[in-house]
Amino acid sequence: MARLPAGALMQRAAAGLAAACADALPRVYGSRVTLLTGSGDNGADTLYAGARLARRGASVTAVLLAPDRTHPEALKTLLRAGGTTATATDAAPLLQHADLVLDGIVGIGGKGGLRPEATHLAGLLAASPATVVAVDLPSGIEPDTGEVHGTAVRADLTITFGTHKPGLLIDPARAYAGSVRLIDIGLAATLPHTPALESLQHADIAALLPRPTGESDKYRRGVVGIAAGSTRYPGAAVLAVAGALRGGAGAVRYVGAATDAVLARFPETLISHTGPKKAGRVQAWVAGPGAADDPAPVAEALATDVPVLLDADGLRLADRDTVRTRKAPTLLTPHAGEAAALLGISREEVEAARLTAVRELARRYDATVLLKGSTTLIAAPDPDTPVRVNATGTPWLATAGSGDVLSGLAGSLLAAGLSPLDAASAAAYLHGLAGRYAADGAPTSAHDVAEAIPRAWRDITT
Ligand SMILES: NC(=O)C1=CN([C@@H]2O[C@H](COP(=O)(O)OP(=O)(O)OC[C@H]3O[C@@H](n4cnc5c(N)ncnc54)[C@H](OP(=O)(O)O)[C@@H]3O)[C@@H](O)[C@H]2O)[C@@H](O)CC1
Ligand SMILES: Nc1ncnc2c1ncn2[C@@H]1O[C@H](COP(=O)(O)OP(=O)(O)O)[C@@H](O)[C@H]1O
Ligand SMILES: [K+]
Repeated sequence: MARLPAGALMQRAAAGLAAACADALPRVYGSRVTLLTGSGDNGADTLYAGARLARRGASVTAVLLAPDRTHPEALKTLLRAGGTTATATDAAPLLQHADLVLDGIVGIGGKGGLRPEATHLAGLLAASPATVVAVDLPSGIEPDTGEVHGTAVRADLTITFGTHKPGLLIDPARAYAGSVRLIDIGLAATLPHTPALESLQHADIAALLPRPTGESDKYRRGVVGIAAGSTRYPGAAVLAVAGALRGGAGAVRYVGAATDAVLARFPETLISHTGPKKAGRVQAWVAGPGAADDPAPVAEALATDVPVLLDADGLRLADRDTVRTRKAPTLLTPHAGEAAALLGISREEVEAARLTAVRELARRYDATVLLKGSTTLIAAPDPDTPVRVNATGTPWLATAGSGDVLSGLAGSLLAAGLSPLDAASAAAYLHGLAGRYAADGAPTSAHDVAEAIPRAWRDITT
């Protein structure tokens, strides 16, 4: 910022914001625009963008939350462009009759939920038919965590400046943002080298996925062991194997009580009639899906010196000290309910603060943790490693057994040699994309998700 003339970043932000607002309106000339303007720089961005729209013939009114502390230059610019001001007491009709409302109450400077006056405005806005554009982020969300304390603005579109904020990517706050558009204001050089949160994209995942070479054989590609299923839940074993067969390992070895079901569906599976301890060499174990109440296979897998993925019943049956103290890496893949049990808090508390929960689990268990749900987050045990957020999922994945497919897939990538963080990230990405392809706007099943994995893989790598 020191190298730029004063206000340059704000002008870039306002220019991008005004252009995005113009795109969101059928036409700018004659449209009615209401600005909700707080006393900080977020309000100032909003006033400058409002001035640009006013110069193009929009009728612009700024509702000032703190009239005596509004950014003076920005306010002057709006008034000179023909805009007008109002106080919060006059806001109701302005919000009701607007075509477009810009939410500039607070941006990254807002903490701890909206104050009463702003809460009142957010309530009026929720009842307005106008298109709502959040400036930088929807006011009231916690920018750094994705938590929402009390009321927040619900936007149709969020125009964010310089970089995505964690709150725009993590539920529950993410759901308030609508679609998110990033405006480059030339901040790249000043951003931290190690972000708090990363969201991998196609090319990042393509670089991680294993590919066989001329020298490959099935053992060199990795063998993944699946210790899953029970007489009560044979399907979990079938689905974990279904995911594992599409994850890049050269072979899948199964141990457990669902041998017949697994072989009937996947004759290519190697079967061992012992526990993981004597099952023969594998490069990674998946333990727990549908395991019911037998702790022995889980304990045997944890006693090996290869990476272990624990899911579902495995998370409950595992000895916690063993997880913490084992030398080889461990990957835990809980949903919010399982995470809550591991942390000794409620499911609601996990869902309200996913970033905190995933970091705390990784720290407490000295393991990599993939927290499933509407937002999938992955944290490494080292607190300085950026947490990863997966962007490909779809709520259609909330179908029984889709988590079993994910655990097989991630285990297969572990066996192929990816680190737990990369295996979990690549698996979540492929699984999310496969879920979209399988669903394509209609209900789908876990088995269809598994069958769509190769299409997702091809899409990423070609
Ligand atoms: N940094 C950059 O490079 C760039 C930053 N840019 C922009 O600046 C924004 C950050 O601006 P900022 O730092 O002035 O803070 P901001 O978000 O306006 O909030 C602080 C104000 O809100 C108030 N307030 C606080 N909490 C509240 C609550 N719960 N409920 C209600 N009010 C609350 C608080 O009042 P006070 O505590 O003083 O009474 C204070 O006046 C950023 O999001 C982006 O839009 C761009 O121009 C591009 C370059
Ligand atoms: N609302 C949602 N939006 C996106 N993905 C979801 C949602 N709900 C669940 N999922 C995903 O669906 C899968 C469900 O896994 P899990 O809860 O373990 O189900 P199961 O135990 O039936 O296999 C996970 O990958 C999870 O991230
Ligand atoms: K805002």
